[in-house]
Amino acid sequence: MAQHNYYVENELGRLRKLVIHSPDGGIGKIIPGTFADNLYDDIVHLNKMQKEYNHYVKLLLYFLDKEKAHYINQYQQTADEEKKSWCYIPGKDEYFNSDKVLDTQQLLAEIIKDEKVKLRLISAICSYEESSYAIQQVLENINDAALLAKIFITGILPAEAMGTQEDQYIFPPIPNFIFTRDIGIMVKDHILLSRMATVARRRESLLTKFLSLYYFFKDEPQKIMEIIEESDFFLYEEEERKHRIITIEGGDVMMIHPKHFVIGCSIRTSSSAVNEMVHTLFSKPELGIEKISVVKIPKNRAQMHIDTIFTQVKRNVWVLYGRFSERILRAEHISRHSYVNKLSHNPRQLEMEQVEILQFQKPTNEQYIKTKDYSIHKKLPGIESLLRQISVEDFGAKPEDVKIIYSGGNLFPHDEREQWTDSCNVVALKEGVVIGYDRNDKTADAFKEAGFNVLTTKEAFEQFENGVDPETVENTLILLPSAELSRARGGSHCMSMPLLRDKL
Ligand SMILES: NC(=[NH2+])NCCC[C@H](N)C(=O)O
Repeated sequence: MAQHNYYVENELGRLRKLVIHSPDGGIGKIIPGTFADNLYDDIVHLNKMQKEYNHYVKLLLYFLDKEKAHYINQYQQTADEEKKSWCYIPGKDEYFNSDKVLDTQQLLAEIIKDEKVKLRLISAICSYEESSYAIQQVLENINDAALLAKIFITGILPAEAMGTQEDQYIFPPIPNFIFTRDIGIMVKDHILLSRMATVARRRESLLTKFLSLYYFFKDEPQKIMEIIEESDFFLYEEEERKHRIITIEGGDVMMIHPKHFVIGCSIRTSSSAVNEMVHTLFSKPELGIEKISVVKIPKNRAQMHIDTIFTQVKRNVWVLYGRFSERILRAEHISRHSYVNKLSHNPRQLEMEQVEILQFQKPTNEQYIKTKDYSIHKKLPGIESLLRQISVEDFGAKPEDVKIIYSGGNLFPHDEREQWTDSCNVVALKEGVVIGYDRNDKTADAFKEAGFNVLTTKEAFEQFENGVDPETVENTLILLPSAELSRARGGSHCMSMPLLRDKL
């Protein structure tokens, strides 16, 4: 069988290729008055954030492209102090430039070397951002692809490159582009494009569409799946449109098992979108998806996608935010909040009631021809039941071996505090080796209790530099420095869009 360039059918197989995006200058332009518009909750120190992110990049390189990690080490030994970080900056000659760890900025620069694509992308962005014709012309006259790619992302015409007195701001920043998980989802050898819920992220969707069309799937555009509203959508009244709108963000979509797909219905991924995804995925027999679980969560900022509530660590191990779990219903847990829980308006209880899990089984052809719908479904009692079912039924684990590690050890208030800083949002480099944030102490303790080693990136790098082969690392949580990174409200799962993973 031909080797796939891009293929993902689980969340755990050895990670071989992914898309990332290093924090860019746009993040440094957010002011408190625009927090809500930009989906940020704080002012982030950009320089420190980039340093933290570089740990992430280097760790990825050790696992995916070791030679490039060695290149970084060598480069930094000889580089002048102010140039030390240049090997991490896309567009610089010193950039590590890997074909396994791919930055969106580097890929954009690649596709716009084709003049036709460049002009198309400029006019698409300029019309979306309602720029003047003059700005469009300025962009058309820029021949440095790396510079232009950077401008598309940051929205800044840099003074030194443009020969002007000051930087000129031409588009708003897209400071959430570092969360590449959300921009699109590999479904085996297809890609499902996101349709971002908020204005702050729509340019990301546009850029991703171009990357899919002109880079990843330029020879097989039929593998790009796009789900949009019905053609008469705009004829409906506003209220009605709210029900029919299609929004999809990758943090809500998990290709968990070759036959089983999990979709979150959240503040970002609309119920119409979920509905359409179920139809689209079941109607493509080549995808081989037989079961789709829909996890409906409350529409909260704190848990904007399902991957802020749970992610998979091993076939039989998960990390989960306990407040949305079935356990919260257990008497001993509730007794901790005995006073408030007796009140019917207790917000925790309300939230719990909003968690709903429906599971759809692909109907046989005859069933479908008869009913034309996928309503043959069952309801699961809660998230733990779903995770256990996946471990046992899909992956063949023994029920007694399934382990759920809880955010903050499931102890209030650590559970909530650490969920906010993405304790449940880990990405697997391979089965059992996941990346977390160093500030989530109690969650790290819970991993230890579950039998995992816990290492900081610094410790991991020391080991790798002393000859330990990353290939031999097993059952380990590797912690990134995260004081600034976590303020953007996404963890390593959000910061990765896997393109190629091994089958399990
Ligand atoms: N997959 C995720 N959980 N992504 C997190 C995205 C965080 C980002 N600030 C936003 O609100 O959009």
